[in-house]
Amino acid sequence: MKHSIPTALSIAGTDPTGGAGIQADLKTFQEREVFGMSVITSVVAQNTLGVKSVEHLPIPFISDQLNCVMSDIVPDVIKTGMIATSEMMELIAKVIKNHSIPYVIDPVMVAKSGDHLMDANAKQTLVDKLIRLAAIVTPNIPEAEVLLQTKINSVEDSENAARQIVTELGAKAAVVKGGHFSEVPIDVLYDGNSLHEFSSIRYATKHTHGTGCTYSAVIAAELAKGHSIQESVSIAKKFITDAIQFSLQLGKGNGPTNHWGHRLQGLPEYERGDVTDELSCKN
Ligand SMILES: Nc1ncnc2c1ncn2[C@@H]1O[C@H](COP(=O)(O)OP(=O)(O)OP(=O)(O)O)[C@@H](O)[C@H]1O
Ligand SMILES: Cc1ncc(CO)c(N)n1
Repeated sequence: MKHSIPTALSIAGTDPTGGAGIQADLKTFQEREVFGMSVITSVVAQNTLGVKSVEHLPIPFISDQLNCVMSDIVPDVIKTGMIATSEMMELIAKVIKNHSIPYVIDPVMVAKSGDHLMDANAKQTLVDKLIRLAAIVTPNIPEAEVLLQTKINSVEDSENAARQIVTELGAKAAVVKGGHFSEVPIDVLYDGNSLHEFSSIRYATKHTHGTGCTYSAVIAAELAKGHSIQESVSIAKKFITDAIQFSLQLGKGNGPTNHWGHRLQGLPEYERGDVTDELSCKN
C-alpha cells in the first residue's frame, strides 16, 4: 500500500553524540519531511573524539527488527550505513532482494576519527552481495579506493571510479564524494548514463563528523519522494553545504554538522541562534 507521506528506513550503527549514524539519518529525514524509521546493526560508544567500543547486535535480533518494519510500514527507500560484518550484509541482502525498493548504500568503513567500522573481510561481501542491489552507492574517496582496489588523486580519477562502480560492480548509480580532496570538494555522480559534478566552496572547519551519513540520508529522502538520482544528489549537496556552513561548535573533537543549517540560509545573523557561520569564521 502506498503511504500518503514518504517513508525511509535507515539500517546502521549508532552515535550517542548525535552527529553520525542512525541519529544523523533520522534528523535528516525529519528535516526533509520524510517519515524516518531505523534498524540498528551495532551500538557504538563514540563521540566527536573517536570510538571507545562497539557491540554488534545478534543476527536474529537484527532480523526481528527488520521484520517488524517490513511487515508493518514498508518504506519507500532503504538506506544502509555502518554494517560491520559479512553475516549482517547477507541478512540485509536477502531483505533487499525480497522487495523492489530503491536502496542507497553509504559504504561506511572508517570514521573521521580513523576508527574502523567494518570488518576487513566484510569489504568483499559488500562488493559481492550488496553493491549490485543499490540504486546508488555513496563512497568517499578512501572507500571508493577500497571498492575498486585503485588510487584516486583527481576529479578524473573520481569520474572513472564512479563509472566503474556502475559498470563493473553492478550498482545503478554511484557518487564519489570529494570531502577528502585537499581543495574544492567536488562530488562526481555517474547515473548509469552520464557524469555530473557537484561542487561547493570548502569550509576550513573541523566540524564534519557525520557529513557522509547526512548526505546519503538526504539522497534517500529525496528518492523516497520520487525525485531522480540527479535531483536527489543535487539537493543533498546543498543540504550538506549549509549544514557545514552553519556549524554548531559542539564537542571536543570533530563536531557534528547542523542538520537545520538549510533553514538558516538567508536569515540575518541575529535570528540564527548560537551557530557559527564558517564563511565569516577565521579558523
Ligand atoms: N570542509 C568541507 N567543506 C565543504 N564541503 C565538504 C567539506 N567536507 C566534506 N564536504 C562535503 O560533504 C559531503 C560528504 O563528504 P565526505 O567526503 O566528508 O563524506 P564522509 O567521509 O563519508 O563523511 P563521514 O565519514 O564523516 O560521515 C560531500 O558532499 C563533500 O563534498
Ligand atoms: C555509526 C556510525 N556510522 C557512520 C559513521 C561515519 O561518520 C560513524 N562515525 N558512526
